[in-house]
Amino acid sequence: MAAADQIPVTVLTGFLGSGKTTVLNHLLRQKELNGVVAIINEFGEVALDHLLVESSEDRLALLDNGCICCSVREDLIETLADLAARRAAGTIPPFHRVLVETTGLADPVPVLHTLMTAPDVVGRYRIDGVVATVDAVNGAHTLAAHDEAVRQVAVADRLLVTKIDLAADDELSRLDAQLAAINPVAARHRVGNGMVDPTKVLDAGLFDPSARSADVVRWFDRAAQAANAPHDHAEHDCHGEACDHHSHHAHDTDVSSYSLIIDEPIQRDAFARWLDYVAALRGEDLLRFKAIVHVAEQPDTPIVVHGVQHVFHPPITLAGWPSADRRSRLVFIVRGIPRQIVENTLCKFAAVSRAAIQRSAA
Ligand SMILES: Nc1nc2c(ncn2[C@@H]2O[C@H](COP(=O)(O)OP(=O)(O)OP(=O)(O)O)[C@@H](O)[C@H]2O)c(=O)[nH]1
Repeated sequence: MAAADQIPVTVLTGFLGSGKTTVLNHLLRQKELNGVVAIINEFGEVALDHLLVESSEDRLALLDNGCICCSVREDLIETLADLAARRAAGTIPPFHRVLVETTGLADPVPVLHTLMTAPDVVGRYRIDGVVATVDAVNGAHTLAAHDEAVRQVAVADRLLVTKIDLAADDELSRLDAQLAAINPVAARHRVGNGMVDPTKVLDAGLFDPSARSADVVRWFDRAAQAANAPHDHAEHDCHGEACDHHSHHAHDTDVSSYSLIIDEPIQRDAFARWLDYVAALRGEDLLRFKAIVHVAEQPDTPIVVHGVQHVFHPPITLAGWPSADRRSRLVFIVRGIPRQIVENTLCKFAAVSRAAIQRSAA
């Protein structure tokens, strides 16, 4: 099959909370993105992002079984194969591009390797390009602390420096230099609130790892070796709790993810007090926090709260509940913060009763 007949796949990557979903939301509203299907991979037991992406359901597919670079690779292959089959059979509206949003902790190399080699994918799809978001506020620190973030930047064709409204000019210049040192070939764009021109991120050309730095070529070689090695389930068990690999693409071993569901309304001020406490005490280790909250004072209009390390973004009030489930759902990706501490502090500062906290996803 000629490249022109293959469906382009754009991979949207970027560290936890760096603005991927915000960019995706903006892109899906642009006319250039009509006829695009988005595949969203979420890390954690309770998926929230797909509730917050404003798009019709037939344009979204969710991979919520773990992290895309590990256990969900098979899911990605199956989803892509299934989409292609349904497209050919005419059972879904025709689509001309797929956008894959990875988790913030994903190593993009095994994902790209899969897209380039999986028999059910090759021939039907081609990688068009890799877009990586980098948070202007947390980016420098994140790159210094997390190998995954460096890999995301290194393989990108386009780098989107996000949250430029929150960063000073000299901070942006320093980050630019840091990004150029890791990946001198990727075009860099500064983006506020996800508002990127689609032409800047789509049709980046065929992805070619050999055109990248020696590091990138080496990572791909390792991904190929790992893919050919006998499958070891123990090394690919990435289901929300500690994603603890000993393989070529080890995540931080002390990073874990958990979710709490709270089945009673929460007072707005008490919740804000709890957020302040957690951010002040453990902001550094709170890699990502997302929540949809049933606020006692406004039961019909939930708030959505995002935290990324020390930075808590202003809560967003939704016009209504995105589904029939009106319980608060809190998702944490943390380094070494036990769930028990979170529960205790919620009871103490946010006045949540212990009986209302449910530990596992419903
Ligand atoms: N001020 C400001 N906030 C932004 C901008 N872009 C994103 N945000 C906020 O940053 C937070 C995280 O953004 P997301 O788009 O959810 O980030 P993400 O990379 O999808 O997060 P994960 O999927 O959890 O890794 C949200 O509160 C966004 O509203 C921006 O340009 N400016």
